[in-house]
Amino acid sequence: MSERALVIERLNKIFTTPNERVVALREIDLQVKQGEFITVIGPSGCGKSTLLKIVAGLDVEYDGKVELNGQQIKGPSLEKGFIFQEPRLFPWLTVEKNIAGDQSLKDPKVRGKVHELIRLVKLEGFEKAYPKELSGGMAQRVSIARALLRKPDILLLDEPFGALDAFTRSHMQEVLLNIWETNKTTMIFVTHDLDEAVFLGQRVVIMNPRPGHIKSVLPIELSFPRKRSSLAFQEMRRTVLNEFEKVEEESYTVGAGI
Ligand SMILES: Nc1ncnc2c1ncn2[C@@H]1O[C@H](COP(=O)(O)OP(=O)(O)OP(=O)(O)O)[C@@H](O)[C@H]1O
Repeated sequence: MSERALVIERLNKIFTTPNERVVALREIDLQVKQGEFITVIGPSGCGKSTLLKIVAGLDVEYDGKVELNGQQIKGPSLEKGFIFQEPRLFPWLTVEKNIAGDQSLKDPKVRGKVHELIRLVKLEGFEKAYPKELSGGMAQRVSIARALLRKPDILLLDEPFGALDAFTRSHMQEVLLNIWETNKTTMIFVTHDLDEAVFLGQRVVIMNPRPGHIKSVLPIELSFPRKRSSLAFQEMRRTVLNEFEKVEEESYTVGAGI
């Protein structure tokens, strides 16, 4: 974990619409090491999705340095996987074909890799199932496997478990940690859920809106596997919550024009 995979320096992003000019991100500085798991939380509108899209290369209209492995990000590429809140699968394709995408399952290498990923995301037996036969959590696991087939250096996840029930969500967190520990893929995970941020992240980035900026970056010095019921976890959660409440108070104050 010594190499810096992602270097963001003085990143600024402004949206200009006919009616207004929104400073979505102001002076963002962040460095993420190879293989690190970063979670990002913050109130609605603080620029979490905008930041993730810029790193993904889905939005290239920005100012500042955003480098992945020493290369300025200028567009999407196979090095960067993106997981949206909803799985976005092709309904007419089976699980294995959704994962394979434009790669042919007739190729034994592709087939082997797809089936390895199906095991990794715990979907054995569902290779030939169609998306409509899957639960929300299963469908999201298919989309994660699809992203992993391209062997991304970094996986960017925008509230991927936001639509799932609490039980499935907690299961998916375990599945994702298992993938991370197996593949050592760098992860940036955006969430609204403080518990999820502390459970998954090695560092939690707390953002503040108007304009969107990084308020603090807190290291989560808890070894894996983590236990929510442990005293250490509860204490860490409280520390992050205290910081987060300051952000919420500030954003309320700014929002209310006080
Ligand atoms: N295409 C756009 N045009 C104009 N303004 C935009 C656009 N996309 C985002 N914004 C504005 O940029 C700011 C940051 O939005 P963003 O979606 O990144 O926030 P977020 O933290 O991901 O919010 P949420 O948690 O609600 O998803 C907001 O003020 C939003 O209104």
